[in-house]
Amino acid sequence: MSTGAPVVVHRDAPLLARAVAARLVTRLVDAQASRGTAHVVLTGGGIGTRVLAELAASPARDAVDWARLHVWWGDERFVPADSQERNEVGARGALLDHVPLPPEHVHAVPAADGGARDVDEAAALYADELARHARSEDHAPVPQFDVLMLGVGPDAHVASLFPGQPALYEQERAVVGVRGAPKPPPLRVSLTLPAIRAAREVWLLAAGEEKAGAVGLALGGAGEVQVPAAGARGRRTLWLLDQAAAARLPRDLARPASP
Ligand SMILES: O=C1O[C@H](COP(=O)(O)O)[C@@H](O)[C@H](O)[C@H]1O
Repeated sequence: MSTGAPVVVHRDAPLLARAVAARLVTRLVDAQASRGTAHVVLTGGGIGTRVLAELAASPARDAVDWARLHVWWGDERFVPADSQERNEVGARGALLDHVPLPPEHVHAVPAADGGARDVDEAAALYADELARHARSEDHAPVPQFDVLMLGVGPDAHVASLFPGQPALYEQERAVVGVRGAPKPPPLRVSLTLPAIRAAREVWLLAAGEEKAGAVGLALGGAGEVQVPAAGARGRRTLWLLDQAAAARLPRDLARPASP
């Protein structure tokens, strides 16, 4: 049984990253044209950071009105603010420090040395910040995310929602503190599945053969507790893969990207 979400396959990771960057420009420009302000949720990880570097290098980046863009994260590692393990640090180096984003539009999750005593307090502060930008007509505790990008781990984790962990059962809160993540560092803050599902578009990004098993299970209809990527969807959901990550999909599921 498949999820029915469209799957687009690019030849390799560099082409995937370039294509996702181009797609992101289009979505942000469209969102700004129709709603004035756009909200994007970034992911950490290899392909997520590569997408941002491609965007920084592309002349198309000038089409985005950076002053009318808000940037959020799907998850963050609870480490000091300048740690290279922080998704924010990776995103700043790849893109955010190179574009004219108003600093107050960059909504980073509080760091371990930045005013939150522990992951639960960091999660609560981030949830407050999200709620401040929510629209009352949406009846959701988060802003209307135009695009929410998620990397997919080899174990099928998305954001910091790892297989079998209690965070996957959360139905009320938009953000949770995570302890004991199987991938270091163990302390993290993550959006929950209900918060992810409030997004207009969720893009699941995966490159490399080590992701093929997770992608095959998620798109094959596995349950979200054992395969968190299977539970990540938005009002529209799109899987964007390279050929290696798509290797275990049935042929009829994967649509090759047009050249
Ligand atoms: O720990 C994390 O891992 C995932 C996936 O990373 P990847 O390097 O295997 O692509 C990432 O999406 C998440 O944001 C991050 O905190």
